[in-house]
Amino acid sequence: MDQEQELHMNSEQKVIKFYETNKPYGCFSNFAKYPIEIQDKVWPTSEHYFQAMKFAGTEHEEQLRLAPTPMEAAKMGRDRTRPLREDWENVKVGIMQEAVMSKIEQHQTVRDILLSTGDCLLIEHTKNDAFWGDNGDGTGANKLGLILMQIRNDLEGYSPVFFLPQWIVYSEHHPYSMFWRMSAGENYVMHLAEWYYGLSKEAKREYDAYYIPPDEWKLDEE
Ligand SMILES: Nc1nc(O)c(N)c(N[C@@H]2O[C@H](COP(=O)(O)O)[C@@H](O)[C@H]2O)n1
Repeated sequence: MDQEQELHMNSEQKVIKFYETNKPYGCFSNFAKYPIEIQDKVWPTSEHYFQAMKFAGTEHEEQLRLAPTPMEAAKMGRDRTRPLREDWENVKVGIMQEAVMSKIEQHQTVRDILLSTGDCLLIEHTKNDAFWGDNGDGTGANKLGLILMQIRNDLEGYSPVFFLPQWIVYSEHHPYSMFWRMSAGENYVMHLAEWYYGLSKEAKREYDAYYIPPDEWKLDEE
């Protein structure tokens, strides 16, 4: 495989999909429990803030801020018996940017994890959302992923470097192959290790949980 083919393959596979908060990279979901402070108030999650802004300046705003869970805030925000502000369609992307930016600025852990994704495409992967997410099949607009990548690429310390695990990039080579002790294999693993050890503890944890090695790469536990 020449270098150009390899780069092309890597860029096709450098995708991180997130959705559930208890799964790898779940901190990128607005439902993840990272409180944010905006307008001198603490919002339990970025979802609480986003949903409450549908009713900014009314009694509903505070009711949503106090919702017991982000899911409950989302339900309340989508309840059309409440008076949705008239300009919502025009302002919603800006409000989402503000909410996500606040989470990234106020939580070093999330910032480190975001920075660790290098130039990966970030996708909110769900069939439940064709605007903020990918609609489950890639037809959605993935606006949340786009906002995250835009913020990431402007962050201080951003670098596009990201290494996929060696078993993905060189899947044709058996783990015990001589390939890993010479030339491209050795070189790749050396650079991957150098990059990986520079990541924060939390970023390593997300990477390890997302990229589970195939069985033949696991060490026997005897
Ligand atoms: N967990 C979850 N369930 C859904 O049904 C969803 N649509 C999403 N996506 C998130 O929902 C928020 C926006 O919702 P609305 O614009 O009020 O429909 C936003 O945080 C999406 O990332 N998540």
